[in-house]
Amino acid sequence: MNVLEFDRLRVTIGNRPILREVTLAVRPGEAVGLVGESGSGKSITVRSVLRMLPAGATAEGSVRLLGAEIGELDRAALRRVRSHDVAMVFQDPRATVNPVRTIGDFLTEVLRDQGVSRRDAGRRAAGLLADVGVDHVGRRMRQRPHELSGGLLQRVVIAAALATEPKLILADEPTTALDVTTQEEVVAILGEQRHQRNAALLFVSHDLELAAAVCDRIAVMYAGEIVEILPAARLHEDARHPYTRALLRSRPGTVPPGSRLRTVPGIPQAAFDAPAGCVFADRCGHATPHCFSVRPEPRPAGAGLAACHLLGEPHVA
Ligand SMILES: Nc1ncnc2c1ncn2[C@@H]1O[C@H](COP(=O)(O)OP(=O)(O)OP(=O)(O)O)[C@@H](O)[C@H]1O
Repeated sequence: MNVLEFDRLRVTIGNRPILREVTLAVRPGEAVGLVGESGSGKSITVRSVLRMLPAGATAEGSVRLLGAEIGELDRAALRRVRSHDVAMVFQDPRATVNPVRTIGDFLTEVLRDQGVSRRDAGRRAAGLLADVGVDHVGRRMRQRPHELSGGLLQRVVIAAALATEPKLILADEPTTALDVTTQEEVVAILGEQRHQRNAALLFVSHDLELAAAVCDRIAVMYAGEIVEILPAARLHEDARHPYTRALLRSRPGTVPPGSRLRTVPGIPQAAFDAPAGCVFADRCGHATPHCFSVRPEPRPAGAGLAACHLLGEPHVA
C-alpha cells in the first residue's frame, strides 16, 4: 500500500482553479521531490494532505493517506494523523519552535505527547539532537531558539519530526531561508535520517538539483499540474518535458563560467491563467495549436511519465 496517493486532486479558491489535476503516489520509505516555480501549487498540494487548505478552498478528487481518504476522517482521526503518522517541516523553523521555551523542553514535550516517560524523554531528546548533527547537545538543550542559528534550529525541528516516528514527513521548502552550504547539510541530514527510519518524504522545493540530491523520484509541477515524474538519478538524462528541460538549463551550475545564464522564457503562470490545453503552452518554444486546446495526458517518457503532446518529436525530446 502506498503511504500517500493523490488521485486527480483539484483545488479551487473562490472560483479560481489552484490545482488543476494532481495524481501522484508516494511509496513506503520513498522520497519524492515536488519541484516547480513559485505559485505552481506545491504548498497547496502538501497542505491538502493534512486538510490545511486556506479558508474558502474546496478540494475534489482523492487524497489517501495510509489507505484512508483524508476528506472522510473525523476530527479525532485527523488529530491522530497530524500528531503520529505525518510530521511537517516548514520553511521557517522560528515559526515552529516556541520562542520562550528551551530546546530541551520543546523536544521532550513532543516525546511526552508520544507516550514516552518523563525519565526517558530527556535522554531520547538528546539522542535525536545528536542524530541530526547538533553539537554540544547538553548545552543546546538548555538554550532558547534565539540563541541558535537558522540551520541549527531547523535541525531541531527535524529532530522533533523524527521523534514522532512518522510514516511520512512533509517538508515544504525546509532550507530556503538558509545559506547554500547550510542548506545542503540540512537536506543531507533530513535525507539520511528519514532513510534510516524508513519514513517516506514529500520534499517541496523550487530547486531541482537540491530535490534530486535527497529524493528517489522527482515530480515537476507547473500551473497546478504535475507535468513530469521521473527517477531523480535519471534527471539529466531522462527529462523529456520542455518545462523540466528549461528548468535544468536555468541552473547556474549547468552553464560554463562566463556564458549567459538562460532562464525559462516568460513568467510563471498560476493554474487560473493557464491555457485550456497544455498548461505550459504559452511559454513553450515548440507549442502547436493542438497544445493550446487539448490537455495532454501523462504518458511514458524516458524512465518516467510526461504530459506533453510533442514527446518523440526530434526537436523537443
Ligand atoms: N490563501 C490563498 N488565497 C488565495 N490564493 C492562494 C492562497 N494560497 C495560495 N494561493 C494561490 O494558489 C496558487 C498556488 O500557491 P502555492 O503556495 O501552492 O504555490 P507554491 O508552488 O508553493 O509557490 P511558492 O514556492 O511561492 O510557495 C498561487 O497562485 C497562489 O497565489
